[in-house]
Amino acid sequence: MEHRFQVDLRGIVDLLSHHLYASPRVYARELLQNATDAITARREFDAAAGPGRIVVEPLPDGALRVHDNGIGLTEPEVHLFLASVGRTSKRDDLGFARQDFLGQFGIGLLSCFMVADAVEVVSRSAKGGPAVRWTGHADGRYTTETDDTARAEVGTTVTLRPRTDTRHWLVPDRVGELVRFYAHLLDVDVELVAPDAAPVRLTDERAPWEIDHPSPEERHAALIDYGRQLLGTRPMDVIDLRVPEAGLVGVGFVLPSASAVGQGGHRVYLKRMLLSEDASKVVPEWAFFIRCVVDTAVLRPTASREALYEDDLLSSVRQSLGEQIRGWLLDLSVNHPDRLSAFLRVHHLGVKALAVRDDEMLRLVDAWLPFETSRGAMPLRVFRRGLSMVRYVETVDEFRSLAAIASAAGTPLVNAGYAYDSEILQRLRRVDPTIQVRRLDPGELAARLDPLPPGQEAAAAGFLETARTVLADLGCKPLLRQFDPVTVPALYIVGQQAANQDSLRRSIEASDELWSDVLSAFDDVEVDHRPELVFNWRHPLVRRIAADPSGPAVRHAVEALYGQALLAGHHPLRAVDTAALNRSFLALLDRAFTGPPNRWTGDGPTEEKS
Ligand SMILES: Nc1ncnc2c1ncn2[C@@H]1O[C@H](COP(=O)(O)OP(=O)(O)OP(=O)(O)O)[C@@H](O)[C@H]1O
Repeated sequence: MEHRFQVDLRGIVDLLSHHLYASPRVYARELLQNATDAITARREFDAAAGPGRIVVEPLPDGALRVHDNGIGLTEPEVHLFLASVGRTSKRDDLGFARQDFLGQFGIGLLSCFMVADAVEVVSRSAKGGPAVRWTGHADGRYTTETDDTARAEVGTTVTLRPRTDTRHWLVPDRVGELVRFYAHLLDVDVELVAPDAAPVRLTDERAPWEIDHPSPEERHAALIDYGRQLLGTRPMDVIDLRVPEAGLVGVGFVLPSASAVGQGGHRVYLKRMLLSEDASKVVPEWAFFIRCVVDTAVLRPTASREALYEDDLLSSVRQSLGEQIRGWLLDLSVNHPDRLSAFLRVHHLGVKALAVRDDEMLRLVDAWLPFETSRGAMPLRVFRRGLSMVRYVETVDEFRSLAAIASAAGTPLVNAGYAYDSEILQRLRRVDPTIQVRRLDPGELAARLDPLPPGQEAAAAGFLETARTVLADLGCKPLLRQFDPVTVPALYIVGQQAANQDSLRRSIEASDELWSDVLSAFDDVEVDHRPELVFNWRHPLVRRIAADPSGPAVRHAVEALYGQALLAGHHPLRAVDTAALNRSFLALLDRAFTGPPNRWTGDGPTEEKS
């Protein structure tokens, strides 16, 4: 047997009026929308009808009336459309939403029950018949009566009587504010007629982007000013936006300060009625630095009318707006590189965050964003000219200690020590498949430094031997090379394998017996991966020390150079390192001041001469 669903009307009214919309304020939007649609319908029905007009009239007793001179409703239409939830006069015969109307779902009027227990509609139809009065209640009851004296002219008046807890929504100031908020762009006259106050027109003549100005410069200045009012701060630039297939026009403001990468914050009007001040997904994710203000005739609203419905059309609009914003960036890069630099200075972090995922942003970063390199600050595209391999280091400290040396050794370096840098470098092949990108292994750098000039190795052998003994206690081994800059006497290098071995050994020390046995199996004890202290033969001090390898101060000199190299490379100091540094520092000072002890302080410390 077939049955029909039973609908609890009170439940449905409650659900739609209290849970669909984010705030009771939308009642104003729904009333204005209905009045505007009625005016559109009247123009279609009777081309000779005069201009449309809506009057919003807060009454002294706290009620609110909204009058329009639209098409009105006949008595049968009142039953059909006002009394059936979900029934609308704004769809075509096939049930599709009609382009020329704002409404489409047949539920908007229910929003009035958020601020009123009863809604009264008095209407006279342009199609003829007597005036009719309909009164609906929040519990789902309604009454209808014809009353030809209720209204003389064609059109409709809706009256809301507030509950005690909702009176504040209907006071004149609030009403004026809400009407302007939602409807200031409507191309119908909307007037506020409040008790004891002169009527006020609430709609603007034109949208800011539609206003004619004597020159493009003045238009630009006016739009920037509009952006300042909206954003509360002066936008960096303004871009005209237009997508004819979606009947979309408007502007995009370039934010003047860095913002979190996000997709919201756009102001969207739908057929000139504000849909949302915080619409999302209007532009592609990478265009996070843009805030749009657009009016569209074709995009679909969700039923709450507070967001855009995600469909193919929205996605093609997004793409098209993305093209226009990209065009703006491209124009900056070609014609105004200084403005592009200013833009990147502000938004570099967000641009970099997206370059990790978006090839377009990656291209922009590659071409324009300056990176710190051993050749100076420059975009990667410039840096890699003539190189087949881009080498980078992953920390700022590593860059500071290695850049000059690597560069002198013919290995230019990029500092990828800041947020997103190494990810960007690893993705670089997406924009240039011919390039190799590799993280510099400092161990590999040591291999690229020049050996000593022929014949000098023997002269340095004694020194190397002493250094080997001293450094063995510190878990390090010496190497003698000649490299630039000559001002660096020694370089402490932890190769990738040394770093791996070091962290493995630390884990073994920290783990329990079972694990330490398992981990030990990985420890390649046979191969000596210890960090290296590379002495620079070009440095005069190194050569002077090496000239007398058996001299008493050589051990201290080696420890001191070791400590200095650790400090210069910002390497962490272990307790043994600090001890070596202190020991050598004091011993060398002691040697420098060789006079007799001060007679007032006794004998002083005994000089240790080793
Ligand atoms: N001021 C008015 N003048 C003439 N008809 C009206 C007026 N207000 C409402 N109506 C009629 O009542 C119907 C229902 O209105 P309601 O606001 O609930 O839904 P809608 O406007 O059709 O769609 P939506 O839910 O998208 O707003 C409308 O389709 C229209 O036929």
